[in-house]
Amino acid sequence: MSLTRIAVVGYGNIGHSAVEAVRAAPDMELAGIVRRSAAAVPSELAGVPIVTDVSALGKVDVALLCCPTRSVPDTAPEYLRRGIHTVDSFDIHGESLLALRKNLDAIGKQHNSVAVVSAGWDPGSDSLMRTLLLAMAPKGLTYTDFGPGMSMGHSVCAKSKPGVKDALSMTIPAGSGVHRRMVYVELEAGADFSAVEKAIKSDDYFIKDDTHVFAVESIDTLKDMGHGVRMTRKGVSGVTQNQRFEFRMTINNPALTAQVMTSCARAAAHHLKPGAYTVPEIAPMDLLPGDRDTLIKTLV
Ligand SMILES: NC(=O)C1=CN([C@@H]2O[C@H](COP(=O)(O)OP(=O)(O)OC[C@H]3O[C@@H](n4cnc5c(N)ncnc54)[C@H](OP(=O)(O)O)[C@@H]3O)[C@@H](O)[C@H]2O)C=CC1
Ligand SMILES: N[C@@H](CCCC(=O)C(=O)O)C(=O)O
Repeated sequence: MSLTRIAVVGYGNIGHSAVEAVRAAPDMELAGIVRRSAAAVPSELAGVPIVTDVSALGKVDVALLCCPTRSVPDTAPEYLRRGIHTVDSFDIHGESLLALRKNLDAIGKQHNSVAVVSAGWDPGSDSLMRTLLLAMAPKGLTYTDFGPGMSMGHSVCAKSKPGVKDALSMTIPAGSGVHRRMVYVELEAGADFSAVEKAIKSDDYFIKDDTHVFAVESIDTLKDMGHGVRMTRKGVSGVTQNQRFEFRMTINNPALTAQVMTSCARAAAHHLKPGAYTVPEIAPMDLLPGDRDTLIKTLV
């Protein structure tokens, strides 16, 4: 089978890790990087095509959209309309995610392409865990407790506010799915801290949580992209109560996000019919390379 050709769109934290994950995949090759500007070539990308329009990369099977979550709804259709499958890690849960899936589903079906939506770790692989736990104990409560760790989505959101040069949003678990947000901002010269604080606290990413914003000299001296989750469920299997489940992980956030996206690219390229899917809608073995019989023999 020929190698699946992947374009990485946006070269930030997730984009860096996506290049690494694609290079490590036995069945994929990196077609190139699509950036807002192709002027600067980072040394680790020497020899890799860097373009501002995907058409300059020749045949591309799947685009990994490593841009800010809020750019995904406008970026994905450009690719799907050209027949290029997309994988994103859009992380605004609930109605926004549902609306994105619905819109990309219609565009994908019209243009014979597949969109895998919200395919990071949360939403993404954690969503699959929550789905499995529900199947294992249909009645009960699941709590997803993040961190402590750096949320890329919240950091990108804080960084997008006028007057902010760089930002770090730490997620602190308060238990039972409740989180506190500790947000550190490096301000542009002359920026008004209280306007920045207000803009962050009133954003949908933060509005429901206990959020604290601090001005600091340097984000770089604080930054650690480690994160993690502890997911628990206590519920009922059949009529038997007090079934307890726990899933824990401690991870590098961009590396895991990019790996899940890369694995989902495989499902998009080889297994899914045109339309849009979230991770729990995909058969887990469609995420893996290799012969199906061997996978069944070793994993089932
Ligand atoms: N579902 C999940 O589990 C997770 C989801 N995410 C999502 O991934 C997204 C990206 O995170 P991360 O890589 O840390 O972000 P970065 O800011 O490091 O990188 C984003 C890149 O996108 C490109 N870009 C395109 N449009 C814009 C724009 N308007 N403003 C800024 N950059 C733009 C830039 O690349 P260039 O200059 O090359 O064009 C930029 O470097 C987050 O918004 C987050 O929501 C992250 C982690 C987990
Ligand atoms: N979407 C998150 C990953 C899940 C953790 C999370 O949602 C949080 O820390 O708030 C991120 O962007 O880092």
